[in-house]
Amino acid sequence: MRKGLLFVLSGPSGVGKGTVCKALQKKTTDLTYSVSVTTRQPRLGEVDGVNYFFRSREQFLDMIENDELLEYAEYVGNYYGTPRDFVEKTLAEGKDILLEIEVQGALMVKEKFPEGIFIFLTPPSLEELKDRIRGRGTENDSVIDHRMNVAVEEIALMQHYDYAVVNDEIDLACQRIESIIIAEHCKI
Ligand SMILES: Nc1nc2c(ncn2[C@@H]2O[C@H](COP(=O)(O)OP(=O)(O)O)[C@@H](O)[C@H]2O)c(=O)[nH]1
Ligand SMILES: Nc1ncnc2c1ncn2[C@@H]1O[C@H](COP(=O)(O)OP(=O)(O)O)[C@@H](O)[C@H]1O
Repeated sequence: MRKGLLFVLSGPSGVGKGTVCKALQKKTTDLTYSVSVTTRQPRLGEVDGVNYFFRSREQFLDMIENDELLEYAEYVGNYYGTPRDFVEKTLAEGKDILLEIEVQGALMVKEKFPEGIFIFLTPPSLEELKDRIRGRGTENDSVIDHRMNVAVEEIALMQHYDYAVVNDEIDLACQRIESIIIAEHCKI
């Protein structure tokens, strides 16, 4: 059986990765989403096992030690990582999987899965990005400033990706990603 395709979606905090993934999930049923492990606190409404697997730092370090993570990164004071087993099983079943992860982790995946398809979601502008993070109301000003500094560094690494998708409007961004998925399936 043909293996599934591995898609990696990255982009700065607040660009709309979560929003675009949710919209995409409603439209395409044949894409599986990886649920990451994190040491950050759950936000209001986030559910363990759905949005993330919320774990302690000790538990996370154990997972690294036991080689349970395909990749991981420390981002603004917390750890985030992708459970390896789920990704490998999904691909072996011939299903496509999408990882929504930050840039350091994405580059780690690229080393292990060079055949992966790497998509970078960009904001229309840095001002719009800051407005979106602020508008979401989930981070205080010092975290927002930290995330903006990280965003500038992340955008500089866009050259390592296969595709850049501007998230100006959610529907348009989704259409662009769907077109990439279709095109990748047509590759010889
Ligand atoms: N490397 C890596 N990054 C992740 C993973 N899961 C989430 N992230 C990224 O971690 C960053 C922070 O995520 P989060 O705290 O949920 O904030 P938000 O994405 O800005 O809403 C985002 O850039 C996510 O894409 C993962 O498993 N590995
Ligand atoms: N295309 C868009 N136009 C306007 N606002 C958007 C767009 N995409 C996302 N947003 C808003 O920006 C904020 C950050 O989006 P989110 O999906 O949480 O970003 P990320 O997961 O990349 O951190 C949310 O309030 C969301 O509603």
